[in-house]
Amino acid sequence: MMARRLIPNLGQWSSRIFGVECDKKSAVYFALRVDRQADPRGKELKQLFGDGKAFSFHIHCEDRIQRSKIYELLQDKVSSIPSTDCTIMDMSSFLPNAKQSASKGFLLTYSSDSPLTEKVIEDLQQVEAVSVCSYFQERDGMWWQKHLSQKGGGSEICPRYCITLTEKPEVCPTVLNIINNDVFYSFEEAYKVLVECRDIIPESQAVLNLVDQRLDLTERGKFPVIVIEGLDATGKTTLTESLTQTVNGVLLKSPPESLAPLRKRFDCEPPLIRRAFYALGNYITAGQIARESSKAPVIVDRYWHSTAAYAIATAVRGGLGKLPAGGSEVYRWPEDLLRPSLVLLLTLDPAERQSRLRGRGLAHTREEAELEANNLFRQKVEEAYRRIEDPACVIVDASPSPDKVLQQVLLLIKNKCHL
Ligand SMILES: Nc1ncnc2c1ncn2[C@@H]1O[C@H](COP(=O)(O)OP(=O)(O)O)[C@@H](O)[C@H]1O
Ligand SMILES: Nc1ccn([C@H]2C[C@H](O)[C@@H](COP(=O)(O)OP(=O)(O)O)O2)c(=O)n1
Repeated sequence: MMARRLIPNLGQWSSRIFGVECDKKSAVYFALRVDRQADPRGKELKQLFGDGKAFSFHIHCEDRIQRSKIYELLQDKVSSIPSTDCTIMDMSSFLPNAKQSASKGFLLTYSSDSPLTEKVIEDLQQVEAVSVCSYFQERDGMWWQKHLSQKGGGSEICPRYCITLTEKPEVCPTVLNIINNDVFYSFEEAYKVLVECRDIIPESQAVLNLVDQRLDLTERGKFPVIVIEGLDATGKTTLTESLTQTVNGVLLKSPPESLAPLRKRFDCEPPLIRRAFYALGNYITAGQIARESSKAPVIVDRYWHSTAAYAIATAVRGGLGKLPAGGSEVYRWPEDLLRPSLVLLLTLDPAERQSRLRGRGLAHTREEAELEANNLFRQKVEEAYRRIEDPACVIVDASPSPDKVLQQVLLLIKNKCHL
């Protein structure tokens, strides 16, 4: 069995790893973003763990549906502590280079007395599937980790382990976390998630029934298939409607109408379940695209680019720099999903988009509301859109008038699809 690692959410992979070999079967590792030769006794670990107390929490649970639910509980618990009382960082536990092994967690540090923080740490030690570890520095400068167990109600201290510098894994853990947790690269992987959560979410069966009836086609017909992507209020609805009329085409969207009544239900689930729902929506739409594109041009309002870009931007905390680098396997198109002829990304100046949002005055999804509050998130979604490959999207300036945008898009379609 390979070693289990616990590290902060890193994004682009340029860090050093510190770790502890607990025993032959398991180990916990930490990574730090440092440029020079790292010294386990040096400042780097001090930076990570701080001057006060440091604890990590991660989930050890085989069932990934349970794991995603427990992660939400863990997240709620740690975020209930005021930010003035402690510092919280993302950490992931994973088996080096093993794709399904990643599990998200947190590192919590605090220096002055905080009864609230201590209460949360104590409570989390009682949660069976949560592993709690604490970290401390000895007089010789070395850092140690100890596991706190829940046995007997109190905190029994397991043997302690020294933290040392270790090799970096081949695959960036953020990427490991995203694959098949946030973004699915085959029908089967997304389907399995909904099968696994039938017991806790009965509506999953309705989705599976609809998906079972889908047309399993990956080849498009002889007419072009144009996907229109972009953030909310960039003008997708306006453009897709006028474009469909102009080219005498068929308008489709993802998720398809058949999933609309179920969408709200899945929007409040953890990413694993929610993203699997949207992934399956793309496969239903793909069947419709295949059928319709044998008869007329097809215009699609959102498709796989949206599913992947929002999922990646949510999964990666922090700034743009934390996104997996361009060319990473997280941006690859699923082999078994019908490819469109052209994907156009409508882009808009943030101020203009705000003004269109206000003008429209419609309710937004939770995520769209987050986009308003979080400029960084908006940038990450757009950047993820731009990094998706094969097909990559063509950027369209959506700021001119609706008619000018339409003319610009018609020209692009004429050049790229010979329509
Ligand atoms: N090119 C444009 N110029 C100015 N306003 C636009 C343009 N395209 C759309 N709008 C307006 O912006 C708002 C959002 O457009 P909409 O097509 O609903 O975007 P989306 O489908 O991407 O959310 C609507 O009120 C729409 O009338
Ligand atoms: N094909 C799709 C379409 C939407 N999504 C997700 C991504 C975001 O969380 C929301 C955005 O959808 P929303 O309905 O707000 O977008 P529009 O109103 O169509 O602009 O849905 C997806 O994952 N895959």
